[in-house]
Amino acid sequence: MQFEDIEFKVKMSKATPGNPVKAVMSKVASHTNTEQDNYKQILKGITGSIGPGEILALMGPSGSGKTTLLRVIGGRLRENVKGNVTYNDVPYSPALKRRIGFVTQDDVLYPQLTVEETLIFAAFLRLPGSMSRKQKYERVEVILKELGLERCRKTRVGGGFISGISGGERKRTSIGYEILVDPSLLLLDEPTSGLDSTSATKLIQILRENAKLGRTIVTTIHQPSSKVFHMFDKILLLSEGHPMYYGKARESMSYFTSLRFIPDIAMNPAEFLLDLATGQVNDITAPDDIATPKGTSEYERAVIRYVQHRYKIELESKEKEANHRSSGKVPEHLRLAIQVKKDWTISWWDQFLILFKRTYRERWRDYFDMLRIIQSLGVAALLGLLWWKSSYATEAHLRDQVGCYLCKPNVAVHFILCYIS
Ligand SMILES: Nc1ncnc2c1ncn2[C@@H]1O[C@H](COP(=O)(O)OP(=O)(O)OP(=O)(O)O)[C@@H](O)[C@H]1O
Repeated sequence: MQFEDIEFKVKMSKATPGNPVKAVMSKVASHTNTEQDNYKQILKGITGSIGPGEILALMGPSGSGKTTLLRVIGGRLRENVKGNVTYNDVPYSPALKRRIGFVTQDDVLYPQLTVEETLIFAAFLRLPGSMSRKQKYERVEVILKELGLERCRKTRVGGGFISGISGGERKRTSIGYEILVDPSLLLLDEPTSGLDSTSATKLIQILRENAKLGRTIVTTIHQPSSKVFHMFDKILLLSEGHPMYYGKARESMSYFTSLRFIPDIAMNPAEFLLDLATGQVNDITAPDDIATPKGTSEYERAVIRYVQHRYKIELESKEKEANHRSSGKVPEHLRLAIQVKKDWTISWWDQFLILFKRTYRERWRDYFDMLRIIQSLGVAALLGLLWWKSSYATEAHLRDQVGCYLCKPNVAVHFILCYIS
């Protein structure tokens, strides 16, 4: 997969956020007057490539454009995008959608289903109708084994107030959901966020094993440990939407050393790269040819501009050349294979039945959750006690009874709404 000169901008609304009248007026104005349009450039010319069996890590400080680039690469962001993204020399088309797996930062798993059920329902929904039931179950078994999820297969996913699997197992379940359909390209947004270093290392190790099967993997990552950093084949370092380094992970330190950025203390390479991407070089000896004097407020920006500039001179042209040399050399059968639309469809009725069964199982467990039952019984007992042995003797007592009849449906509706929400 290659991407060249990727640029992306978003239209910024001039309306006050939260004011719908102004928002509509601004929208109408922007349709009639293009000068009203105000764009924010998010990605500013990014080039790279990644082959089968390799893992590319997108690194950079928060807001540098990692997720945006990942979405562009995955074909999820196409409007206002400039540049080329090609997969086996073929541009994005809807036929490619099923060959690209995307694991988002916030997963969409059902808390009441077990890990195994989650994957089984996904297998029946997403694998081709031509596969037998037995083959689908076997595929789930392979995924459970591959991702080390066998131990927790019968545990509920959980979430919110429902206890469930650990953060690492949750991430692996989300990955399993995607790799079930065997995508050629797997994209992951912050798969290690919220994980301790051991779980993060285990997860990247699993991805490493997965890449060895011939899959191409691109992942965004914030601050990997030194061990994890060395598991990546390539690194793309971003800062404010500009590339600062692109190349082999193991060569990144020597590249910056050649620019005369030398760490003063022993540093994790990922930490070193992030310090450069933010211009914070307190523990780094920087080259003398940065004109701005050290210690001034402008120095950090000068360091960032310097590294971006050096990238343009030293790396960008080489990468573009390499891309041009390799383009057009993809064997014909691979180019054709990627354009064949996989026929995965199961009938509308089958989809309905699987979704119905999944929702039923999810809701059933939710309704009969012990906490909810205890809550309902508690409220019922409390209401019962309030009107316990109340008499009908006088008009005031009767009004009290009417209050009881009004209160009960209100509470019932409240609980029904709670359940539905
Ligand atoms: N639709 C949008 N409208 C306005 N700004 C946007 C939009 N999408 C992204 N941005 C901005 O683009 C920048 C890059 O966002 P992106 O989510 O790609 O960053 P990131 O590097 O993934 O950050 P993080 O590590 O915090 O997830 C941010 O400053 C973000 O606010």
